[in-house]
Amino acid sequence: MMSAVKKIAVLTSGGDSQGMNAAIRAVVRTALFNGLEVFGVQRGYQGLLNDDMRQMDLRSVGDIIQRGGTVLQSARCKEFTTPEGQQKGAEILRARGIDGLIVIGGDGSYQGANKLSKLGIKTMGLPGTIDNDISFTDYTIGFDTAVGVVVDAVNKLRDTMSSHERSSVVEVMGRHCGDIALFAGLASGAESILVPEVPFNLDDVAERMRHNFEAGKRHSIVLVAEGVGKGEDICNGIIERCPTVEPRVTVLGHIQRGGSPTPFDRILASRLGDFAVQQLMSGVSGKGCGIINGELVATDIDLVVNTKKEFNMELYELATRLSQ
Ligand SMILES: Nc1ncnc2c1ncn2[C@@H]1O[C@H](COP(=O)(O)OP(=O)(O)O)[C@@H](O)[C@H]1O
Ligand SMILES: O=P(O)(O)OC[C@H]1O[C@](O)(COP(=O)(O)O)[C@@H](O)[C@@H]1O
Ligand SMILES: [Mg+2]
Repeated sequence: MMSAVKKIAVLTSGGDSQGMNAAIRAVVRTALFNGLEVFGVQRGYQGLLNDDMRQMDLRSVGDIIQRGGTVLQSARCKEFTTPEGQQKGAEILRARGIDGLIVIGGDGSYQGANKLSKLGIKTMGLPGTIDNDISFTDYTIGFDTAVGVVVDAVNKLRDTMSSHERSSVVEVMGRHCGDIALFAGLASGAESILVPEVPFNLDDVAERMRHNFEAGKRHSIVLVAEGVGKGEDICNGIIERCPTVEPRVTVLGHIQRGGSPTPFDRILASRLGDFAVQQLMSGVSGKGCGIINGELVATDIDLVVNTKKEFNMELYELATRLSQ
């Protein structure tokens, strides 16, 4: 089969996520196996605007499937959010004869990919962010690993909180999306999960904690997605309402973005990276790639960036029921 693209490039952008390396590896190796030339752009859109890219070979992506971070580095680039910046990026790709670009990143990076696509660059998005905030995919690359980090931390907090009959307020990442808090909360048995998608009342949260201790629980865990505010403020609010539950706050921060990706993330990244290249080769572009019910899908990137990811209320209610 004739490929619709001959020379492609790949970049990682925005907050990094575990599994980006596995995705780069899959893109590079699938491209090479199919006789394409492939370039790695350093530092996301910033590197694109600096024309900072190198040709990749099979060994360029050796020994990285198990590593967190991204060998291509990542960046946030203000210039690229301007029409002039986007035009410049498209021209640099054209000048090099690159006829396809794969962007691995989150919702912001997808916005940039959409702009390039509208400028005529054959672009594909791969969902690489711990936030799980991209629509038309059940999971983003890195989310599973980040949830694992949070669950591991909550396990540890439980030990010490139980000994002292205290409660824990744990702030987790997720810019505007409560998925890390939701999934980690369900998996760790958190008593309250505070997310931007569901309104809550701090009086009820504090009352629930008080009741839990009265009912014989020895600890209480509140998971707070950063999108609802600072864990410290939530903790102070609980102390004002019910000091006897003795809350202590823990902010997990960038720990959540590090570490070796889980097998789930490595497999997801490998499948999606391969899929994106195959799609470009068969003439498809301007899509965001994802996985829905186990099936790989490519959805118009314009639709992806303009659709808010649906929050899973069923899981939220299940977590609430089971943690009583
Ligand atoms: N509306 C936009 N138009 C063009 N580029 C954008 C837009 N929003 C974000 N970007 C680019 O994508 C980069 C990464 O976005 P960001 O939101 O920080 O991370 P993520 O992609 O992980 O969500 C930004 O620094 C910027 O260069
Ligand atoms: O790396 P920074 O600049 O501290 O940003 C932190 C943000 O990055 C994330 O980890 C990923 O978000 P983005 O990919 O949208 O940048 C968020 O969960 C968090 O709010
Ligand atoms: Mg984002």
